[in-house]
Amino acid sequence: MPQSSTPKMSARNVNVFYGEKQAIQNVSIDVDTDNVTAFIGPSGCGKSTFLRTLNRMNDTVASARVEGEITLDGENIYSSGMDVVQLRARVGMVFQKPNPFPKSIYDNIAYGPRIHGLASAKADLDVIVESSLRRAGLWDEVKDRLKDSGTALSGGQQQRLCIGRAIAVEPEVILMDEPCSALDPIATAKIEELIHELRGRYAIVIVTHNMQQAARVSQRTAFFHLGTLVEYGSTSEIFTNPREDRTKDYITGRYG
Ligand SMILES: Nc1ncnc2c1ncn2[C@@H]1O[C@H](COP(=O)(O)OP(=O)(O)OP(=O)(O)O)[C@@H](O)[C@H]1O
Repeated sequence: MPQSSTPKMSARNVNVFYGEKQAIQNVSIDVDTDNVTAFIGPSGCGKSTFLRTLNRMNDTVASARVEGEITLDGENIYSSGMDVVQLRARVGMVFQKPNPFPKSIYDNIAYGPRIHGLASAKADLDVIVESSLRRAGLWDEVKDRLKDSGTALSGGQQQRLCIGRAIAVEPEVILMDEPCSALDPIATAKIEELIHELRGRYAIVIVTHNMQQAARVSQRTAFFHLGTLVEYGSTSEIFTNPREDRTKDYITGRYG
């Protein structure tokens, strides 16, 4: 496993069950802010399940049970004292299908900062809305139509709005679950460019089915197979010189 001096999040011996069925087996991994981490692997191998353990999204699935330890800055996120609403602001998530709120572009961004008490005065909110939309690479396209509905934007713009919405509550980690799978190649390229720009400020973890995308956007790649983490290393090594035969077979298209 690549060493990082300051892992933002660490998972140790994580198992996830849906009822009796085990979906993740004994996964340990560190992610940090300097590197984008890609999760790859065949359908059903547990990438999304594991991603969702990192901000306790699995809590919303009644049958799901998580064992092991996951820390954020050394603090166990599954401890009883953890405020899950706060955790999900610190570890934001962007989903496969863009899911803006049926509200204005402005309110999509302002909603989180309002409920988290990050701004009370309108002028402060305006600053957060502009800076979040700028960081999400959307400001120039929407600055004259902030009152329009977020759902009226194109798919790619909606996804950048969702990234801006995550950014607005000052996250430390952004989890992306196949964020480009519903987008055309141009919108995809914009999101990939954005990921490059956000690297270093946030720890970013992206699940992708697209190996070219993993190679383009990430510096670390984790290959999952049948619920296990087979190999985790620098993206260039995983794609050019994988240690495990299962990784080699997957990246050369032999299965998956
Ligand atoms: N809510 C759930 N209830 C029961 N089983 C589930 C649930 N969600 C996922 N699973 C099962 O857990 C396993 C891992 O699924 P998961 O969606 O994490 O895989 P994935 O690698 O992200 O797949 P894909 O690439 O197809 O999205 C699969 O066998 C799946 O059927």
